[in-house]
Amino acid sequence: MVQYLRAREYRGVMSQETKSEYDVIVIGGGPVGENAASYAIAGSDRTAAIIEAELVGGECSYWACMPSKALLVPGSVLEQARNMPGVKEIVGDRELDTAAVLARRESYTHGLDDSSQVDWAEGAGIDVIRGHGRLSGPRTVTVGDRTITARHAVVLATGTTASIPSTPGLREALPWVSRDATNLHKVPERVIVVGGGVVACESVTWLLSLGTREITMVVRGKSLLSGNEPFAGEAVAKSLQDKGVRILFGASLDGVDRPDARDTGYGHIHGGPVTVTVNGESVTADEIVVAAGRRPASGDLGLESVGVDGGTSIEVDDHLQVRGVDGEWLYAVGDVNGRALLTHMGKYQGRVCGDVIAARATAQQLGESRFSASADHGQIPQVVFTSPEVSAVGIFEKEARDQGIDVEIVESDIAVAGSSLQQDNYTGHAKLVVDKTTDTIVGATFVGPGVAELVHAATIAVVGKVPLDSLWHAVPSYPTVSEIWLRLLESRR
Ligand SMILES: Cc1cc2nc3c(=O)[nH]c(=O)nc-3n(C[C@H](O)[C@H](O)[C@H](O)COP(=O)(O)OP(=O)(O)OC[C@H]3O[C@@H](n4cnc5c(N)ncnc54)[C@H](O)[C@@H]3O)c2cc1C
Ligand SMILES: NC(=O)c1ccc[n+]([C@@H]2O[C@H](COP(=O)([O-])OP(=O)(O)OC[C@H]3O[C@@H](n4cnc5c(N)ncnc54)[C@H](O)[C@@H]3O)[C@@H](O)[C@H]2O)c1
Repeated sequence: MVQYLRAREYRGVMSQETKSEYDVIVIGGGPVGENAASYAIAGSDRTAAIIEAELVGGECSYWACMPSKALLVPGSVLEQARNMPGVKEIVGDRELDTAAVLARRESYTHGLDDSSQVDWAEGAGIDVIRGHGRLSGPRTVTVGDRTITARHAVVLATGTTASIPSTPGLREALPWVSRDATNLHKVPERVIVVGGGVVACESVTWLLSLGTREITMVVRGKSLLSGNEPFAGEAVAKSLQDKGVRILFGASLDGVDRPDARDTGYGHIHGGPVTVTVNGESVTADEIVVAAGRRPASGDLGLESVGVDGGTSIEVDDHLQVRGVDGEWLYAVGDVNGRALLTHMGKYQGRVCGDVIAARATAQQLGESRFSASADHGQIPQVVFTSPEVSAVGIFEKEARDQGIDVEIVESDIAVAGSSLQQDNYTGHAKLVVDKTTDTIVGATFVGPGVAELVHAATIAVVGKVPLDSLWHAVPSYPTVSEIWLRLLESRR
């Protein structure tokens, strides 16, 4: 943390500029803000500034995607090795080298030093201004005692923060949130996890692989990963339960008690044992992880100065322009607009928004499809890096039926030469949701080891609206897991 603050102070002094006007001002220097700024000025003499309160690179680089995936991959490699004759005999029952895993995680988060990202921004012609940015009127932003105006656009890219439910005693217990779980320095022996969504399932996966012995998940709903096809959450729940995780479904957290709560810093255990009451039962652990969703960072952005309510997701149109603000100058991209809380989708919006700003700055028409974030509507891909992995794109069966689509379901277990070669005891399942009227795929879900790499083919089919008749000629290579595509198509002949 000291190193992180030193890096911030140092860069703060070095990158402060005295300009009072830019063509484009972006508040929030996460992956999405970076893309919006660079696309808005690329190949032009337009000027841009990113205002960043913490680290350039945002939640994704230091506290979310990168550290979490760096923690998850070693466990996945070990699991594959344990299912591979010739390798499993060497691995035996050895566990991960926790220190080496954490060191690799640190190499991805650069010890919370964002110098390389600042160098990238400056190299792209973007000034980095340190501090908390706020709108103070049309095209006007304040950072501390400095006021800056934007000739063309202000882009809000402030992301989200972890949401902590108001359960009695929970906030006082100083629970871990995703920032602690991804930046853990010590692996707690016993953990209670609140939530059954993506952060909860992925966190439990790496905690298990790093040696947490006792995990209790407190899940409000009846399933894990409830935003997916039901079979995905069922497969992940079974796998976690087989590894000893206790999952309390339909559970409500009634109270939390931690007499010795201490703020020891991100990723350190926050004091003594914590006891929760769930449906009348007491459970005690060394740490409690809250993974109960996110809140948009829009509450302290000065939105009221331009007539927009703060504190909620900022509503935008498909050009990423904020609804209800005149003059085509205010945009909101990434997590803060609530459209899709995913880095790749936010960066896509950043590209669209940057292109829109550039086009409007040069009086171009916005007729082309690249000026519209159409994929936000029912064409979003996501990979959940649990064991088994879950990858999906588009809409699910229930959603499709609710929308009145004439649905055909095509599904199959993943049992092809490529999957059996990948590891012994491979189990997986795939499901396509087909719109019978157009003979195109509107949704696809894959569950199993290594299915992350299957989803882009499905994304192309969904976005390209490729008829299944044409997909018959997209022949998967032998022997790969992609042969599941052939099985799926064969099953409807
Ligand atoms: C544990 C975890 C794992 C995840 N894993 C994945 C994954 O594997 N794949 C994936 O696609 N998505 C993942 N996500 C989601 C992903 O992190 C977000 O979708 C992504 O970070 C959104 O990018 P953003 O730029 O919109 O916001 P952020 O990354 O949150 O960046 C916003 C930036 O704005 C700054 N800021 C906020 N307010 C102000 C202000 N007023 N002034 C100045 N600066 C401000 C913040 O300091 C921050 O740097 C994960 C999320 C979590 C919590
Ligand atoms: N691999 C990835 O792509 C990845 C990884 C992590 C996070 N993310 C993104 O980050 C976002 C946030 O993830 P998340 O898991 O925090 O949110 P989520 O919305 O996926 O899950 C939140 C969970 O918390 C529960 N919950 C909400 N309020 C509660 C309350 N008051 N009490 C008890 N339980 C409560 C919900 O029922 C749900 O199970 C997601 O949209 C996800 O897409 C993506």
